[in-house]
Amino acid sequence: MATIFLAFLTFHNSPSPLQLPLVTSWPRRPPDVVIIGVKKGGTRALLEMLKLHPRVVSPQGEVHFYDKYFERGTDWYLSRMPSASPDLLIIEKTPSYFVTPDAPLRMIGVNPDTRVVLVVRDPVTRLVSDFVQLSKGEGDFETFVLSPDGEVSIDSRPVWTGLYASHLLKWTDVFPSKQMHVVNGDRLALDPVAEIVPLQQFLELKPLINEDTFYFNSTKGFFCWHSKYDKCLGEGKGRPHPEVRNETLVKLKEYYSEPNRAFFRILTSLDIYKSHTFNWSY
Ligand SMILES: Nc1ncnc2c1ncn2[C@@H]1O[C@H](COP(=O)(O)OS(=O)(=O)O)[C@@H](OP(=O)(O)O)[C@H]1O
Repeated sequence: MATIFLAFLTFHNSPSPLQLPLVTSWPRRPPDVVIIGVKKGGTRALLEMLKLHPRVVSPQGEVHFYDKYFERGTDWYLSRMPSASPDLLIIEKTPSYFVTPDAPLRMIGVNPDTRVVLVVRDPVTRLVSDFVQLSKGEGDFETFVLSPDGEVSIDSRPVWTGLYASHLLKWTDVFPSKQMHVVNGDRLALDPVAEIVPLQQFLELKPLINEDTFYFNSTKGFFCWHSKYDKCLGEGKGRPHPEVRNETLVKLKEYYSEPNRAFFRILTSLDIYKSHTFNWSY
């Protein structure tokens, strides 16, 4: 209580030159919003864009509490959070939460009011992006995604990460749909405002991030933004994708076609995706 009062004083009274500023901090709390994935969906871009809003703060890096470090306990998790006044939104992003079956129940147990944001991308493009990151320029895509008999390798984690419907069901079983929001990662890359405006609405943030925020950087090949300084994401984002053999693409599109339809049916039935349809071929 005393901490809250001190923090209140600090926040509302700007110190006169003769007063020493009160050095205090807000009690740590779990994030208000978690970007749960999907890996390579555009999670970093989404978080960095949201952080342009004056009401958004985030912890350093990816915290990995609900997948890797859950046994470290809630106090450890809270210690990773920034000290933030209650009017700020703390947003954490760890893309592997989406595919961690225990994550939804763990998360709702820590903060039942968590708002969950999922950014998805065409699963075939996502898979190529995952390959580019994991292979570090070595090996070929076909060996990465196909088994020796030439079929799509269902045991491969990067392949099953793209089975969005089965992962999403674990979340919709636990979280009320009014606490969930889905972002189209393909569109986020091409037209960030189209995705950020409805997201700000979902998060009850004033629409301060808008078309004036972004500019297209043709060297980077992506939208960047004006903040204190011009900002683009680093080298790790937007790496060139390799040419994929047409027959492999056909196999992958076929493989994902029914799971994609199932995913879209869930979104429609729960009304958690407000934008127009995904432009994935299925
Ligand atoms: N504005 C902007 N700048 C750079 N990159 C952008 C942007 N918007 C979306 N993207 C896409 O984000 C993809 C990486 O996704 P993630 O950040 O989720 O990757 S990770 O899971 O955290 O490794 C990354 O995938 P790759 O292009 O395959 O690298 C980008 O396509």
